[in-house]
Amino acid sequence: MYTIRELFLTLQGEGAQTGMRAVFLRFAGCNLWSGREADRATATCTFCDTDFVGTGGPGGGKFADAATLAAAVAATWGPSPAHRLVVCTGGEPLLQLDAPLIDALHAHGFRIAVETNGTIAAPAGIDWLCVSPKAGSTTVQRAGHELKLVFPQPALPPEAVETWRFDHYFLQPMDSPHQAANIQAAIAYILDHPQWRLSLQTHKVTGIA
Ligand SMILES: C[S@@+](CC[C@H](N)C(=O)[O-])C[C@H]1O[C@@H](n2cnc3c(N)ncnc32)[C@H](O)[C@@H]1O
Ligand SMILES: Nc1nc2[nH]cc(C(=O)O)c2c(=O)[nH]1
Ligand code: SF4
Ligand SMILES: [Mg+2]
Repeated sequence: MYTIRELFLTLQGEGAQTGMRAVFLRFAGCNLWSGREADRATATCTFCDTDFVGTGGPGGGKFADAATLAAAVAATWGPSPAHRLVVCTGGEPLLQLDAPLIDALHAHGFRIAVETNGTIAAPAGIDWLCVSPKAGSTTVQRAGHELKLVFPQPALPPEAVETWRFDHYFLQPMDSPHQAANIQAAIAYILDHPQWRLSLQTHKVTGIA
């Protein structure tokens, strides 16, 4: 059984795959926050921009098995067989994404991308792994395709993660009332540290989901 908050077609808004057509598979639930506003201040992850509670989003629901969920992902993509991309996110997708679902999505021709907080080791078979570490948590998954550090997190500066084994290193300015200052701080940091690239949340600029 998989518990899905929402399932929708959009463009990947963040990171190295920005702009690509993708089905977003948003799993319900997270291990770093309950998702309730009353708990936000005492959560491990306090800046989350996403509603991942329950199954009430577009395309959400409980899916009995991997084949049923993969068929729903394929139907959301549509009939075109080429360039199929699914982005598994949440909430924390690695609480639920398992080998049967990875195999079922591959069987439908999807390249599987994952957005994870890195506190759970990734299963085999993920085609694009994006790890976004959170201050106050223990990141066990320290290798992957892209590291996407929400910036700034004073207790988790880029220097603390810059030697982890990734192909791409992104700073993503924290969306908050201080967003404009966070963008300028990220730009200033990258001008001094060219290992890093800027990731803007382009879906928020364009107004798509
Ligand atoms: C909602 S999370 C879901 C996946 C996973 N739980 C994680 O944290 O990576 C998706 C992405 O949004 C980022 N994110 C969450 N809140 C943000 C915010 N306020 N500003 C910028 N990025 C944010 C996360 O760091 C992560 O890269
Ligand atoms: N368009 C779009 N791109 C995204 N990239 C990561 C997202 C996420 O919430 O994980 C996200 C999202 O919610 N929408
Ligand atoms: S770990 Fe990810 S989903 Fe969980 S609260 Fe933080 S940003 Fe949101
Ligand atoms: Mg989002």
